[in-house]
Amino acid sequence: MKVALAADHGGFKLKQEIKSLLESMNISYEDFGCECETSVDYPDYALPVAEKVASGEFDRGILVCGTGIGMSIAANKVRGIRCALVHDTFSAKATREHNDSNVLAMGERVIGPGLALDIVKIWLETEFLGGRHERRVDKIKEIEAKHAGVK
Ligand SMILES: O=C(CO)[C@H](O)[C@H](O)[C@H](O)COP(=O)(O)O
Repeated sequence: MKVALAADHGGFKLKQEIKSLLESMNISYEDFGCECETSVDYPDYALPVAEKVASGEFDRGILVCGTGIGMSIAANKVRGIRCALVHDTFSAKATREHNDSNVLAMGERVIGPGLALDIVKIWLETEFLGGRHERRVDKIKEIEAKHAGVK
């Protein structure tokens, strides 16, 4: 599995901890920034990760900002992205099983690193269940197709 990872200044520290976790899990990743805690704009970091996952170059994406909200809103604008904003382990498992989410967003200002790393581990290790959930994900894709190119 290849993971694309990014954060803004509000998520920089947690991103560094996630990188250590991925290394300990022998999961390959690429860091798309930011490089320090200097203030930046989260859409600039959500976009490359979302595009890399949507294109298939990376299997999953992980985005961190202060709340995770801005990152998730921006990533979900990219066709093919199902970005889940998650701050609990139940949702981490459920969004993989039910939504086949391909990008995870979290807020460093919302949860501590212990919980955040548990969420990442569960989210990476949980498989999509398919079945009735596939029908629902297909309906999300239909919405995307219907609105593609709409100004
Ligand atoms: O996008 C966000 C909120 O939806 C993130 O939490 C950002 O990290 C946050 O907005 C940054 O805020 P700051 O006051 O510029 O540090």
